[in-house]
Amino acid sequence: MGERKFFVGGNWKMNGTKSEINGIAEFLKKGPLDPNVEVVVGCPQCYLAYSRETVPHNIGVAAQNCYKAAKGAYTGEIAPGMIKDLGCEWVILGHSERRNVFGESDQLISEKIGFALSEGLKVIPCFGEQLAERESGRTQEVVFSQLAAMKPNITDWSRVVLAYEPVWAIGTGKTATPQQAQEVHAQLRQWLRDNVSEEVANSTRIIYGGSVTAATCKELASMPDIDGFLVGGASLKPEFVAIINAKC
Ligand SMILES: O=C[C@H](O)COP(=O)(O)O
Repeated sequence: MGERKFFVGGNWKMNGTKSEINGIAEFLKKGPLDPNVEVVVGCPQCYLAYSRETVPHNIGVAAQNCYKAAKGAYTGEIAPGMIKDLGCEWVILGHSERRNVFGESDQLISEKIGFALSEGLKVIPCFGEQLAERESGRTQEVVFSQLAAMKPNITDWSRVVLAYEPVWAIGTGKTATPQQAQEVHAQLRQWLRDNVSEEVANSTRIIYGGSVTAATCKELASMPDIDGFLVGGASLKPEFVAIINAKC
């Protein structure tokens, strides 16, 4: 259990200009950041190269999406190899906004995860239930089925960080309570134990996303199965440093 390094991702979504990225880089440089935490920022595609040059080198840079082919006639898409070519190592896939605004299916997301891994990227697959699913008691069924759809294409669990993001908590200011998040994280870890292996269950980071702030991060971080966060809005602000340092 002890070997899971705390992981904090910032997902800038469709936000940022060069000037704003300079500001984010400044507060990340100033820190100080807990050296025991792995930090990655997810940038708009057009700023991947600029972000890689600008944010400190001990911080990873992720794309927010990519396609499942190396090149070709896929207007508007980017390939994993292009992300690597810019010096970035990570990609966020299956974010709820990709699923719900852009209609990405479990199957497509699974194929993208498989291709990104095969091209050498590290992947942050996202998943989580909608409010109506939670209210009808279907949370576990939904997240297990989302994980099951990904599993056949996850060929290397050591390069995967799972992001559980209940859709009702994203951008709403309604953070899941530490108990609500812990309950699902423990179920997800048990699913890994039952369907992949004990080793993968013990070593895979499962991070929480959904309205994480400096005010809510410490209690969430104290939960045994919460191994970090995927932070949206607050990752654009200096309070992101406090979230990175949630375990201090
Ligand atoms: O990827 C991040 C999540 O969508 C959370 O966003 P949020 O922190 O703005 O709620």
